Amino acid sequence: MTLVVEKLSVHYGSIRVLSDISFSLPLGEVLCIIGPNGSGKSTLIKTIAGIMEPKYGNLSLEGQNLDSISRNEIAKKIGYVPQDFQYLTSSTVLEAVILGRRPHVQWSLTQHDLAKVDTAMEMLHITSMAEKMLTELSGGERQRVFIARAIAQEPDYFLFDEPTSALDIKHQIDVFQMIKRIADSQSRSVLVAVHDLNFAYHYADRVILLDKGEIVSMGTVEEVMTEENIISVYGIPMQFVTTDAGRYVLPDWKKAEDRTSPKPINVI
Ligand SMILES: Nc1ncnc2c1ncn2[C@@H]1O[C@H](COP(=O)(O)OP(=O)(O)OP(=O)(O)O)[C@@H](O)[C@H]1O
Repeated sequence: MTLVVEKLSVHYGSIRVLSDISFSLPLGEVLCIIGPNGSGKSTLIKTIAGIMEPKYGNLSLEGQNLDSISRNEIAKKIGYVPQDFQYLTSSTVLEAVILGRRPHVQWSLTQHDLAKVDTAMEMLHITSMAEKMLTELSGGERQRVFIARAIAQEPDYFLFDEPTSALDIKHQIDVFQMIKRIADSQSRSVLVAVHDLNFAYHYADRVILLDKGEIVSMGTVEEVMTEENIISVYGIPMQFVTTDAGRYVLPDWKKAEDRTSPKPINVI
């Protein structure tokens, strides 16, 4: 079972923002998309989620073109968590997570559906917020609700667009551990856009490095996250540091500041 993206090009009006993107995502893999602001990470995820139409190219799931599969069938297979949640409906946390079960429900919710909802809420530590309105939550709490909704949906392929952007460090680690577990133990796949290079470094099976709408490099962490690639795409000197706790990629602050510091102004 594989999700296949072939020669995808996506435009906003006359401006091309993704060019000739091809890759496949087999089950059991965490594939991280990294790249600077505006490189096309969200556009790629939205296009696979069916929110944007590609101008050229093809998307297929298990050999079947996504265009030929009904929205409900796709929702059983692909779960999408967007980057921002400005369009909040007036629902409670529990109602929002229950919505994740919608593709599976024939007549009414079963005990099985409710158990899936409970488990998802426990995984994201939001059970105590069940009756709160979404509008009453902090940004990070809301982000956890939408991740729980995708977990309750039980798709084979998860599309996460910067799922930890509003989370504190504890919840960031919890979410990435959960992402890894989903792929390892449940044979599902996760395509996840991240800004924090260390999360990609520690949790990805493979990485796609995007720049200006094109794949600059794709492969294992070691193949893609080289000093040369990172510096050439982000334009910031980076260093790889090895400690007892692992290997980290960090900006070389001194060199980065020297590079960008304004010329001294002569005060008369
Ligand atoms: N609604 C829109 N209309 C026109 N251009 C857009 C629109 N949304 C995004 N773009 C452009 O498409 C390009 C890719 O944007 P996208 O949001 O996919 O990048 P990203 O890598 O996710 O960025 P970020 O890291 O800032 O979230 C950018 O140049 C952006 O300006």
